[in-house]
Parts: sequence; C-alpha cells; structure tokens
Amino acid sequence: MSEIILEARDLELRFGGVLAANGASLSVRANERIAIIGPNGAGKTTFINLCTGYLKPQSGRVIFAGQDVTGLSPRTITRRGIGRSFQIPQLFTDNTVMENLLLALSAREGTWSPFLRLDRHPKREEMIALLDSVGLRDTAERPVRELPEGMRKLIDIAVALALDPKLIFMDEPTSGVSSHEKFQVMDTLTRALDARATTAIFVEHDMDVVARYASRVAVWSGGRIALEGTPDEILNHPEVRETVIGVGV
Ligand SMILES: Nc1ncnc2c1ncn2[C@@H]1O[C@H](COP(=O)(O)OP(=O)(O)OP(=O)(O)O)[C@@H](O)[C@H]1O
Repeated sequence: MSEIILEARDLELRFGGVLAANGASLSVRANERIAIIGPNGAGKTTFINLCTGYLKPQSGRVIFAGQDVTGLSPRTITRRGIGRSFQIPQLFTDNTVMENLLLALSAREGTWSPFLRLDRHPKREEMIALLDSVGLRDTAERPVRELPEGMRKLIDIAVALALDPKLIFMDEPTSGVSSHEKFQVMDTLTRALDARATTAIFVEHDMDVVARYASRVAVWSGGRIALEGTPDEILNHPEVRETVIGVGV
C-alpha cells in the first residue's frame, strides 16, 4: 500500500455559532482519488481552506509528507507541494491563459518583477505541454475572459498543476462543464494527474463523476466525515441516497 501523504487530524474551526470544521479528519494515501461529497454548508470548502492555509484551524493538525504544515501561509503550503483549484476560478481574466500560467510560476519561484518578459519566459514550452496534457493547447494565447466557465475551471487546475504539486485539491472541477463534456474533461484530467503521479482530492456534486473517477468517497456532514468507503459502498448507502443524492430508497 502506498504511503500516507496527507493527514488531517481533528480540525476545528468555528465561525460565530457555526462549527464549519468539527473534528474533521482524513488520511490520504499517495495516488488516491478521493471525492468529497455532502450537502451545501457541510464544510467541504472549509476543509480545503484549512488544509491549504487559506483558513487556520482553532485546533487540530495538518501533516503533509510527514511535516506539520498547520497554519502555514497558502504560499508556503503551495511550495511544500499542495495545490488547489477553486470553486470560482482565481484567474487574471484580462490576461491570456499562458500569461496566467507564467505569472503563477514566477510568483512561486519568486522571480516576478514588473519587467518580467512573459513572451520570452524560459518555461513557455513546458507550459504548452501542460496545456496540451489537459486538452487546452489551443487556448494558450486567448484572454481568459473570452473562455466559458467550464474551460476556466480547467485552466485554474492547469495553473495549480504548473506548480507541480504532489497533491491537488479541486473544488468542484466539473461545475460549469456541460453534462455531455464532463466525462471527456475528467478523462483528460485524470490522465494528466496519472502522468504526474499527483494525488487528488475533489469536491463533487455530480454522482456520475464520483462513481467513475473516485477511488474512495468521503461524505461530509456537520463539519466532519460522516461516512467513507468505496464509491459503490457510499453511492448505494440508503442514508447517503436520501440525504446527499436526493433519491429515496
Ligand atoms: N468566511 C465565513 N464566515 C462565516 N461563516 C462561514 C464562512 N465560510 C463558511 N462559513 C459557514 O461554514 C459552513 C460550512 O461552509 P462551507 O462553504 O465549507 O460548506 P460547503 O460544504 O463547501 O458548502 P457548498 O457545497 O455550498 O460549497 C456554512 O454554514 C457556511 O455558511
């Protein structure tokens, strides 16, 4: 069995009267594909924010690759090897796709300056190959604002992959992707993750996507995992079918 790459232990975070993380714990092995599912407000995004440094837990620990990364800044955590994409893509919409990738790289490497010549950046070819691997080669020179929502989500993921993470959190990678394109997008994405041996944890509301692409499913409820298991076990669980998927038993 592969080693544990991420361990979240008993994370707690309260917003006023709301316990958005209420003893949230999860162990992740290298190369797993974990889907996080659960109703709105269950604390799925909060969990991602706690593991990636966007929020600091009031108690609990996050251990990544054997090191305690609890409460470190998002930038430091990114450098340690945890990437993320967002529910709403965080891109510079007036810049081209290539510029977004190169700006992210330069920021990570600490090489950004107002005089940076993105058109002569030494990593352009590498970024073209990355875009190719997620099926977006043709978008390289297009401004992000011209692209549809589904494509922006993929670009946001490509930006995270450009920083070469060992593990990536993806918040709803297929929302905004049309239903007839979602499998194609996920196939491409999975191939890119496999090729880089990137472990992935993704929040997903589409159960067809969960069934097809997750190796394990964690059901979130009230700020913690209520249930976990294989897609088959979870998607056929009577309580999950009723409360999360919304189909009676
Ligand atoms: N910055 C914040 N300030 C106050 N309350 C917050 C904040 N962020 C989240 N919450 C609350 O914490 C709880 C968990 O929110 P979170 O966004 O993590 O849920 P979620 O499972 O990701 O929901 P969704 O599926 O709708 O994205 C909710 O009750 C939410 O209103």
